[in-house]
Amino acid sequence: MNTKPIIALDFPGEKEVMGFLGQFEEKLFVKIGMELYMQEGPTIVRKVKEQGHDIFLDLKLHDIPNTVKSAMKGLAGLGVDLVNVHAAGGRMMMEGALEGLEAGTPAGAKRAALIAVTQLTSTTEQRMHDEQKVALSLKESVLHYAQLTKQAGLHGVVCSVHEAQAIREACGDDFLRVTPGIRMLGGEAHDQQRIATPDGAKKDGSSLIVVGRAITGAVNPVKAYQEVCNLWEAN
Ligand SMILES: O=c1ccn([C@@H]2O[C@H](COP(=O)(O)O)[C@@H](O)[C@H]2O)c(=O)[nH]1
Repeated sequence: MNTKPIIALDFPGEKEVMGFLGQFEEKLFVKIGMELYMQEGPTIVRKVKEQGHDIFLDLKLHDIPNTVKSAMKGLAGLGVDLVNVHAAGGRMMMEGALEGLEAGTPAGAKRAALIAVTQLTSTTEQRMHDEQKVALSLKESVLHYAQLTKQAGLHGVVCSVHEAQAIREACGDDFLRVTPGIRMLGGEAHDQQRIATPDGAKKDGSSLIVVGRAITGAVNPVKAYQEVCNLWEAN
């Protein structure tokens, strides 16, 4: 898998996305999430793919197993590289997602890697206790979801950098640890709670980093991306 930093294309529509991508000369690894997909649908995925960029389709599916299986079967035809579900949907749901992905991938095409979200990087241990009524520590909860995800046969998880090393030790190096919540040193955290720098992420066991506002909100996004790459690749 491409290990370039994944840029979160959290934009309201195609015009903004194409304006952003047009500033770059190289092929990127980008993330299309809910904000963009809800506006532009599969068309934007195909258009970004046509430009030669790798794509993480971050729709975080979470529903009954049959619904997720059918939805994933439809998404499989888009030719993306990475897709996801919520681990909280359970083992049967994740197995259904994998079956749907396998069934929907056209013959001869490469199947996307499937990962599951553990605890969102905007969550704190206190909020998890108060709002989800989970009695475990946050790290234990993330590890539990990672192990459940592995048992379901998926390829890895979305977690924060803070849990990446423990997941690597428990689930193996091949099991992907995809980590959002990446900020440059001293950068604004916004709504993120479990954050780390790109070099910290590499040192602490991330397989892939997801970076949104630190790049998309920069005065010079190409320069900001290069700085993220330099830190990520330095270690
Ligand atoms: O736990 C999660 C899962 C997904 N995300 C997504 O990653 C990006 C992060 O954007 P920033 O601007 O760098 O904060 C965003 O698209 C989220 O939907 C996450 O942050 N945490």
